[in-house]
Amino acid sequence: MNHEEDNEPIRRSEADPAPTGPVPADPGGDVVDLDKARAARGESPDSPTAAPNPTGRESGDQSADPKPTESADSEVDESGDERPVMVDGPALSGPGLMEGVRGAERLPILAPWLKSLPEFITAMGWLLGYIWHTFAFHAIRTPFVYAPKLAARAPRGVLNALVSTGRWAADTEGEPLRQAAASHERAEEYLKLSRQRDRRVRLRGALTILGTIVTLILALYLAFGASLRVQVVAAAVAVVGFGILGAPADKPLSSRAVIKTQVQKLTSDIVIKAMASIGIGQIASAVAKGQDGIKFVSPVTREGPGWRADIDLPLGVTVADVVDRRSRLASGLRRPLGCVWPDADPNEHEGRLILWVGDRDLSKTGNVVWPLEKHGQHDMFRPIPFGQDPRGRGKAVPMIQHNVLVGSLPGQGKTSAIRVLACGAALDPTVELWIHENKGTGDLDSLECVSHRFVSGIDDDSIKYAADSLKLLRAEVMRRAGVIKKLPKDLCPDKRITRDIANKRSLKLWPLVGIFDECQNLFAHPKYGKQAGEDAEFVIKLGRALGVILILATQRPDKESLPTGISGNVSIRFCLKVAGQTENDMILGTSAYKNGIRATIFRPEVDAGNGYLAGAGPTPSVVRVAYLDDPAATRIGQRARKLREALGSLSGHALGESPEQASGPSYDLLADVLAVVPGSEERVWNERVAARLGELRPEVYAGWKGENVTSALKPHGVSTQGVAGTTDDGNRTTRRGIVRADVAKAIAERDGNPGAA
Ligand SMILES: Nc1ncnc2c1ncn2[C@@H]1O[C@H](COP(=O)(O)OP(=O)(O)OP(=O)(O)O)[C@@H](O)[C@H]1O
Repeated sequence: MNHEEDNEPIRRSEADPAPTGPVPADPGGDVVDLDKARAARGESPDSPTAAPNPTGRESGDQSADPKPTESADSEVDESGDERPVMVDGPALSGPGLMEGVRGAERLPILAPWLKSLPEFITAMGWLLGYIWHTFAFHAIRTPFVYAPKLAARAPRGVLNALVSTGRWAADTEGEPLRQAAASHERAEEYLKLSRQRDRRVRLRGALTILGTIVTLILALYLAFGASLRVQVVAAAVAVVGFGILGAPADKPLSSRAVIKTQVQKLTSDIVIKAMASIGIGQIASAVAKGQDGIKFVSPVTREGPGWRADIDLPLGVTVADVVDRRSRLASGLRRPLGCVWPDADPNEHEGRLILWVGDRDLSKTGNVVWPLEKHGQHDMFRPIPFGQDPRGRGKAVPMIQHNVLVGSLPGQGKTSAIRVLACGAALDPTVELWIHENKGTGDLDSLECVSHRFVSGIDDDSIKYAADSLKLLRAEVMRRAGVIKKLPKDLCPDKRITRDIANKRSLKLWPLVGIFDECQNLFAHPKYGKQAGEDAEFVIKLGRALGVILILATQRPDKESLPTGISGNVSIRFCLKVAGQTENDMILGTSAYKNGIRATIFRPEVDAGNGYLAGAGPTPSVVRVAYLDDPAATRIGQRARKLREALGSLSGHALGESPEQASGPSYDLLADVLAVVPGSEERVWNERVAARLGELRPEVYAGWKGENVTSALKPHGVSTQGVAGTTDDGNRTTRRGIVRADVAKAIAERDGNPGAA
C-alpha cells in the first residue's frame, strides 16, 4: 500500500477548499442564527422544541428525523469551517467495570515454554546441547592445546612467583608511600612507615625462610621419596599452577566455546524512531510534533529468541500498512530484514501490531527439527507438526476436514513442505496414502513403501496414473457419502468421519490422503488435465467431511495449471517465495496481497523453507518448515511401514499389488444423469434424478437426495433451477431441477466437442 495514497484525502481537503471551505455570505440566502442552532443541538432529540427545521418540514417529520440535510453531517462555526456534529448521547456510558474486566487479556502465569512439553523439551535440549558443546570444546583442547601452553608458561610462572615472593618479603608495596612522605619532608610519617616496614620485613623474612625450607624439603621428598603417581600429580599441579602464574595478561589460556552474538536491545525509543521512518503520515507527523505517534500497550519484552513490542497504531492505520513497509522498518531498526516480523494480534483490533524483532535472521536459524523425526507416531485427527514461526513457536497443520495447497517458485521448498505433511500422514498407520510426484525426480520415493498408490514421473503414463487416481478418488468420495449416510446417528451425529469411525476398518472410512506434487504437470496436460481438474475440484468440495484429503503442490500457480475451482476451495494454503501478486493470490487466496499477506517478501534461495501459512490458525503467519532430508524421510518411511505391518493396514502398491484402473465412463456422473433422463424429458427434478441414479448404480449413488445431485453437478457447470412438475399425488408444484440440455452441453464441452450438444 502506498503511503502517498494513505494521506490523499487529507491533502486533498487542505489543498482544495472550494467544496468544503467557508461559503461567502449570500445576501439572498437564509441566515443561520448560530447561537440558536448551537442551543438547539444541545437539547435532547426528544424535546418538542428540538432543532430548527431548515427544510421547513412539519414538526411530525422532525421527531423522526430531527436534523435532516446539512445539520446531520456538519455545522458551521464563526470562521466558516465545517465541523462534524458530535453524536455522543450524554446519557450513554461505556461498558461497566465487570464488562471491562471480563474483556481484559490475562497474561500467562507461566512462560509458554514451561507449559508446552514439546517447547520445554526443545528448551532443555538446547541447554544440554550448550553445556555439552562447551565441555567437548575444552575437553578436546586440554591435552593438545592447554597442556603444552601451560608447560611452556611454567618457567616464567616460577620466575614470577619468586619475584612476587621477594617483593612481598621486602614490603615493596609500601615503598611509594614512604617515598612520598620523604619527598614532602613529613618526617614523622616517614619514621612511622619505616618502623612498620622493619617490623613487616622481619616477620615476612622469617616466614619466607621457613617457607623456603618447607618447599625444599617437599621438593626433595617428591624427587626422591614419593611414589611415581604422587610425583606425576605434583608435577601436574606445579605445571598448571606455574603455567597460570606465567600467563601473559593479554593472552588467556582458553578461547570461548560459544561466542554470543551481541544484539542491540530493542527499546521503545528505537521502535518509535523506526516507525516514524517508514512513511506513515500519522506517525511521522506526530513524532515531528514531539509526540510518539504510536502507543505501547505493554513494555517491550523478550519473547523466544527476540524482542516483542505490542503497539497500538494511530487511528486508521492497519497492521497491513506496516507489513507493507517491512523493509523500511528493518532499515529503521537497523536489523536484517529476516529479523523483523510485524504481525497482527488475532484477538485485537486491526490497529494492534505485534512487532517481533529476532536476534538472528530467520533464514540463518538453521533447519527446524521435526518433532516426529526420530520417534513417535501420529494421529491424523490431530494437526501435523509443520514448522516454527519466527518467534520460535511450533506451528501445526490440521488435516481432517481440510485440503492443502502449496505453491512457490522452483527450489523454494515445496517438496520439503509436502514431505513433512506426507511423513506425518505416513506415521498414522490408519491413513491410506496415494502419492503422485509428477516431477520425476523421486523426491517422495522414501514413502513408496507405505503408499497404496504411488507414481513418480513426468511422462504421459505417470500423468495418466495421477489422473486415474483423481477419478478413483471421486468415486471413493461418492462411495463414502453413501456409507456415512447409512451410519446410525449415535455413531456419526455430524455426518463426518471421526477417529472412532476411522478405526472401524470394515467401514473403509479411514483417512485417505492424496498427494499431487508438481500438479501443474497434471492439470495443464492437454489430454488428462481438464478431467483431472474437475475431479480434483469435486474431491476438494465433497471429500472434506468424508476423510478424503488432497495435498497439492505447484510451481506454476496460474489459471491453466491450477484451475480456479481448486485454488478457490482449498482451506489450507502454504505459499513460499512467489514472484508477484497474481501468484501470491492464487495460492493464498483473493485479496491476500492487498491485505499484506505477501509471499513476495521472501528472498530467493536464502528463504527456502520460509512461507506464509494460511488457514491453519486464526491469522496467516510466517512459518519456517521443518526440514527432512531424504535419508531422514526414508527412515520415517521404514518406521511407518512397521506401524502398518503391525496394524495390517499395508495395501496396494506397498504390497506390490497392481494398480486399480479408473473405471472411466462407468462412473461418469454426467453420462449417468443423461442415461436416466430420457430425451423426451426436457427438465426434471433433482430428487427424481437422485432416485433413478440410485437404481442405476446403487453401489455409487445409493441414498442420494436432490441436494447431492445439485452439489455433484455444480463443478461441471450444470446449475439447478426451479422446475415445474407434478408430484406422485398429482399436485402441480415447482422444485429444484436441471435442464437435460445443460448436461448434454457439459459433456460436449468436457469432451472437447462443444458443437455436439
Ligand atoms: N524447510 C527448509 N529448511 C531449510 N532448507 C530448506 C527447506 N526447504 C527447502 N530447503 C532448501 O531448498 C532446497 C530446495 O527445496 P525443494 O526441493 O523442496 O524445493 P522445491 O520448491 O520443491 O523445488 P522444485 O520446484 O524444483 O521441485 C532444498 O534442497 C534445501 O536446501
